[in-house]
Amino acid sequence: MACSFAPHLHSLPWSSPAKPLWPSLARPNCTASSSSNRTLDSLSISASLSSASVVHIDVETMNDTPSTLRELCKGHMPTTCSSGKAEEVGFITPTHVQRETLPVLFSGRDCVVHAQTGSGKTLAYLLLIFSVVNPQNSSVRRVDLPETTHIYNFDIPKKGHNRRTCNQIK
Ligand SMILES: Nc1ncnc2c1ncn2[C@@H]1O[C@H](COP(=O)(O)OP(=O)(O)OP(=O)(O)O)[C@@H](O)[C@H]1O
Repeated sequence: MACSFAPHLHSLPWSSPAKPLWPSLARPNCTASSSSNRTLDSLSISASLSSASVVHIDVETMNDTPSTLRELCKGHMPTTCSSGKAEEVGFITPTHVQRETLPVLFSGRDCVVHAQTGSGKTLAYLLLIFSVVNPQNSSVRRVDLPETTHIYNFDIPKKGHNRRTCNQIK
């Protein structure tokens, strides 16, 4: 697949906000994009390491990308948020968008994904969120992932309550 950078997607203007809202996630930028008039399989990824330098990642060279979500997430998920939960609800094979973006996200780069509706962007960024939640310290008790909606329900209990994290994916 040829990798072509969407000309209208440039490096994010990191002048705003002045400080990252979530410092632990302050990372160089990455832009993944696909033209909306292409097919689901048509995705290009560009990562900009600073506002001045742009690195293009040719997805054709990513031949060793794991073929299952479980393999893709291996080593990145807390045990309480195992990819087995995702498999239980039928998320076994990653979509093309997930296959291309998750390695970039897990590598620590910010990522803007521009791809067709229904291509699996939401699960990609939710899996990244799950990967950075610390079940030992977090007060997040549960993250619900309704299968087809766009509602992400972070059920945050009062301090001292049950601290299990990401242990339910509905
Ligand atoms: N790996 C997967 N395997 C099976 N089904 C999946 C997978 N990833 C996502 N889905 C399902 O595909 C549908 C579309 O996914 P999702 O909502 O994540 O797409 P999206 O790109 O975020 O769409 P939109 O642009 O409309 O927000 C949902 O019903 C979701 O549950």
